[in-house]
Amino acid sequence: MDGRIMTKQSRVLPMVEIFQTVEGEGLKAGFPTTFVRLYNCNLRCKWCDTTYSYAPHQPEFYATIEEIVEQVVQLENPSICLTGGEPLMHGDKSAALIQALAEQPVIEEIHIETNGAIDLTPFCALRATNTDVREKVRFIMDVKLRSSGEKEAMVWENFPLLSGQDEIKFVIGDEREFKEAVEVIESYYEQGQLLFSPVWEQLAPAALVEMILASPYKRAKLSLQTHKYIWHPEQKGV
Ligand SMILES: Nc1nc2[nH]cc(C(=O)O)c2c(=O)[nH]1
Ligand code: SF4
Ligand SMILES: [Mg+2]
Repeated sequence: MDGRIMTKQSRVLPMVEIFQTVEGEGLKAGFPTTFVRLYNCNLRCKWCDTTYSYAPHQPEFYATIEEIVEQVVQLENPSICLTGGEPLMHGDKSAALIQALAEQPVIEEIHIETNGAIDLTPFCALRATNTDVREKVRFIMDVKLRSSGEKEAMVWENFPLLSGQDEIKFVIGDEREFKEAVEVIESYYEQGQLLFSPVWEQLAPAALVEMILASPYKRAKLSLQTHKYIWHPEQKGV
């Protein structure tokens, strides 16, 4: 973020959807949450389940930061999931949205689903300087492994920027990929909740549990995409 005053036009974001449901994944699984899904992504993961959030699909609508905040506040959920696509692709606009949401008293916690291929430096700087952002904002950072086809895009320098309140998510397709995750953890991991999530309909959750229990990571968490069990796995807006 630089010091320029943003014009109204520059505060418009391309959007996919805003809806409320229960969080399906991670530490906040099961809690009522408002989802803000921004349009566009800088990656094209092979197993992506939100391909409708980037080209050739178009944004569903455009909204100013004020309009997004108004809709989110009306839903009154204390937890917010900022997702996409890649919600941090919009640089200063992503940061301005995060700050505006964090400054709302009704909002207690904002978790940001980021793909690991965006430099978190400016967003962590905002967390260091703004009290509301520091108290409320948590990153859930993906680590893309080989089967995603996007491992080369990972910004490994993000690891030391993460705090203990953040989450680090590995999507695992098979045992070889779990070993790859272990290598990444041994090379880069400093702090944050480790999450292991099975590729939907590819790896049985029970097999992943065995891998976790056989690993040295006794504080790691199995993270199932519970929304895919509650609703049809392809249903949007849940
Ligand atoms: N219920 C629910 N939980 C989720 N957690 C992460 C999601 C995402 O699409 O990023 C998601 C989602 O789409 N729905
Ligand atoms: S980063 Fe997320 S939204 Fe983007 S292609 Fe990969 S899985 Fe899909
Ligand atoms: Mg999803």
